[in-house]
Amino acid sequence: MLDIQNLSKTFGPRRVLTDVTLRLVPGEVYGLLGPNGAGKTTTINLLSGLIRPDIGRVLIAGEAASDRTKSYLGIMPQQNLLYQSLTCGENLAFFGKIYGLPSSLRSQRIFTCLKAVNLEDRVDSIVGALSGGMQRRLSLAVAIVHQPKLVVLDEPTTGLDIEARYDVWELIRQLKHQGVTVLLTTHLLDEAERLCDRIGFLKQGHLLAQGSLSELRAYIPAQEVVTIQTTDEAAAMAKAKTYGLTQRRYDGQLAFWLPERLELRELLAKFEGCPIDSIARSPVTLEHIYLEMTSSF
Ligand SMILES: Nc1ncnc2c1ncn2[C@@H]1O[C@H](COP(=O)(O)OP(=O)(O)OP(=O)(O)O)[C@@H](O)[C@H]1O
Repeated sequence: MLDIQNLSKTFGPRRVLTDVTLRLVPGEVYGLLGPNGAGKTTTINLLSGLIRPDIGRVLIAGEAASDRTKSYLGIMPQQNLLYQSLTCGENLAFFGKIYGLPSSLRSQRIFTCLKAVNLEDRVDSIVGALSGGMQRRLSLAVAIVHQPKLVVLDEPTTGLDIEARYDVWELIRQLKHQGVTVLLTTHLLDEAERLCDRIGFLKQGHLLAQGSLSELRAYIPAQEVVTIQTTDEAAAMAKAKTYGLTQRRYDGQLAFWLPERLELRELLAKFEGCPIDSIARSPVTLEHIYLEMTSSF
């Protein structure tokens, strides 16, 4: 559905994307993750035709990006692009028209899309008078009003409260169910973990790795991560070193990778003699994998 081939982009002397290739199949939800400035929005701007690549190309539904392919594509940008002095209904009617939505379907689609983002009672509200979260949801309604085959969501739930976030997640699941392909960027790793079939990690313009969560777990050769609080970290680190455990810090806390699952007593035995205040075990999560990919330990 979306075929991004060898994209490279520079802005002046700064290279922001290098040889990025990714392919999304119909009905797939793909999460593009990476730190601030990694090149996620630039990738989106390239595939929407807002900017042109120096090298590489983008195919949407097998066609080179053109005015025609624009109607296949719905985009929710990071900054809402809404007409503040128009109503919600007028915004949707305007964008629907631009994207070729037949006038016979327009009022039905406006109602369906506003309902999908829980704004059905706001059809006549002026956008400038809506809360930030409501404007974010309207922006999502705009992205889907013309029933695109490919929806690109740039940080769709940033600024939303938890219930609104659940609603957006549910909407993304429905889009997938309808066979719509979704490319999303997010800094919320639990959002990516819950929604995405595959995830790609972008860092300094390079796509470092991509795959399903279970495929990405292979980057951390551990069954569990154990986090330890102790008044003598040096002693815990020394013990862990004797067992060959890989050491990390997550949110400042000392942690080790366990290559195999251990009984609690076996685990405690490894740190015998260390003044342990607490010990917590967790499976390998997307957060661990993300940090491994994007940080330099
Ligand atoms: N029009 C532009 N002119 C010059 N530099 C740009 C332009 N657009 C983006 N950049 C630079 O390209 C790099 C990638 O930016 P981009 O917005 O794609 O990152 P991002 O991964 O989306 O970041 P964030 O998570 O903060 O949204 C940054 O260094 C940014 O300053």
